[in-house]
Amino acid sequence: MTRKGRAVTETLEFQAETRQLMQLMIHSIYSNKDIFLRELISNASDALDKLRIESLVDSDLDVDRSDLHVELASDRDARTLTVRDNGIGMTRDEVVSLIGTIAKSGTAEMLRRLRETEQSAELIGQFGVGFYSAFMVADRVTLVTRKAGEATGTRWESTGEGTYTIDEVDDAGQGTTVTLELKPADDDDQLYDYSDPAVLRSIVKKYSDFIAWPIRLAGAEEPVNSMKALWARPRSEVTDEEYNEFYKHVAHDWTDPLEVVHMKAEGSFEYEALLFVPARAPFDLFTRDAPRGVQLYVKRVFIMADAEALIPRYLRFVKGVVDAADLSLNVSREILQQDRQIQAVRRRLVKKVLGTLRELSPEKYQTFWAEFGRAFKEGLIEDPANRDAILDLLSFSSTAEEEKLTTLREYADRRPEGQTEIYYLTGDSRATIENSPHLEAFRAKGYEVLILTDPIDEVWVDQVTEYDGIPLKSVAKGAVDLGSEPVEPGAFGTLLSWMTETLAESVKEVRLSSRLVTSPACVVGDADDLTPTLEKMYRAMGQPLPPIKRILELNPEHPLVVGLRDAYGKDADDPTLPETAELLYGMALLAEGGELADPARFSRLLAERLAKTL
Ligand SMILES: Nc1ncnc2c1ncn2[C@@H]1O[C@H](COP(=O)(O)OP(=O)(O)OP(=O)(O)O)[C@@H](O)[C@H]1O
Repeated sequence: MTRKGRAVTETLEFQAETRQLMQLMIHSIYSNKDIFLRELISNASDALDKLRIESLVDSDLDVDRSDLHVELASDRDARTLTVRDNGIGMTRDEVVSLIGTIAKSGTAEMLRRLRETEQSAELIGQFGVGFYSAFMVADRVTLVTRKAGEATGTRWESTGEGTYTIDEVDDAGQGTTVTLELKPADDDDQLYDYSDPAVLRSIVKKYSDFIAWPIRLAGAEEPVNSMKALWARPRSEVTDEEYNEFYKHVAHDWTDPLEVVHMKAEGSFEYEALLFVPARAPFDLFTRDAPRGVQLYVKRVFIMADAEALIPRYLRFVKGVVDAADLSLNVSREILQQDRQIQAVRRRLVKKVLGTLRELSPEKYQTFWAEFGRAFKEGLIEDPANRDAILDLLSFSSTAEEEKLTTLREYADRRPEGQTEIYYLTGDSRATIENSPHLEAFRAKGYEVLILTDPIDEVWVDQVTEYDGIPLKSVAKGAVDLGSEPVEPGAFGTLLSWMTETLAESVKEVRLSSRLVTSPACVVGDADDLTPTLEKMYRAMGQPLPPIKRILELNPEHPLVVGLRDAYGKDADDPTLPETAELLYGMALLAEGGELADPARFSRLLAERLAKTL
């Protein structure tokens, strides 16, 4: 802030979450401190990319593009290290919002989980604390920056303990300079001497070799990094370690990827792609604005991050780079979305990723499924063209074995003779589903039922009707045909029509069931009815829906049902009978984990009945 030409230093407080994250950093949950340099260089490289793009878009922007680079300067006596770039820089407000706070959604949730678990290092890795990692090796960090096109710069300084200061600087150069006052080296603590050029050189080689901008040690002409685009090199010449480091750079992740997809397409539209399946889901995988897409390059030049046109939403966890030979450097997101060639690239990439997932070792597949399965299932709705391939990659809990998941193929192959359908039941939890009366006859027959508990399951089962020619069928919907004699109303006819009338406000029909063995009743839907969970979801989203009535099915073998029939036959006007019908319906709802419309009334009726038995 400047008043009458004099710069005033402002002291500001870190946001509470930022403070907590920084404390975690400083008290070093990472054993490997070297990576602070990778983070600072990564930021510098991003800033150079941004400057290049900005100056393409705005040709009047007053910047020097002649020698874009990153410089590392150290002073062994003063024990300082400076990381400088002549990139895009930041305005004062950006410094405050980008460096002083962590604006990412989900921060609070993330910190809660950090506090609750032992694996803070791994969790914090998902979050990426980039710039703050400087405090692992420095007692004080000073950042001087000037936004491209602006005259004055900003100085930010902090010891990482609660507050930072902000100043105005008149003579700031182009870009950003980060100066670290280094902590004393302590080899035992993997805190090396980062003022030693040899140490810096080896860290750059190890973690940042592929960075596309020259990284130079002060005073030297030659860049330390080779600047070779990793994706342009043949697969056989790239080491796993190089892939891993590159992945961490593009994905802002701290863990090694699960799998690498490296491909080159020749022909009318040439491109190279280097994609990664991460080993861990980011904490914001399911937030609405979760970043999605891969980086787009054109002939080795970075064009944009998160090019969503290249990867469908259900594969949003895939990270990496696509480098296309024949696109304009000015290509926009809108143009990409409509470009037929880009659509063809996307189809190819999807096929390649699905193929890679299919080839994963069982251990890796398990990791993939545990981390990304829920997001991946969205593909059943989003990408009907690849539905079969997606179905083949799904895993399900089932009634067959508690611990083990099953694929549809395995399920289909295990089916006993006579079972012509694949059965499933959706619900909130394994426990409610397992105890649901709908399963009884399937159990008795030895038929396995898939247990679907993710909200997305409710949605896709509506659209996917078969797997490999075998119909998929909900055990809670429609009529079931388990090969037994069809149930005829027979002696129950009058009871059923009376109950249908009595419960007309709640159900559309009362009929006999062929799926019950031990329970007296259950509630089922018609084949094309919404399930109660889906109905609740739609209503929560504000969708107007007419009331949805389901069907009450009675077990003609159950003493309660038989007793009710006989009582009705004896005295159809008995005033307690409608209440019995209501109780029966309530019990059926409770048994499937459903909600009663009027729980207080239900429990009063039940209490009255119980009192009579004492
Ligand atoms: N050298 C720099 N030049 C310009 N802007 C920078 C620079 N360093 C950091 N920033 C800005 O500050 C933001 C926060 O940086 P930080 O390293 O904390 O996180 P990040 O790079 O966004 O992501 P991650 O935490 O995953 O590394 C960056 O996104 C960028 O906008």
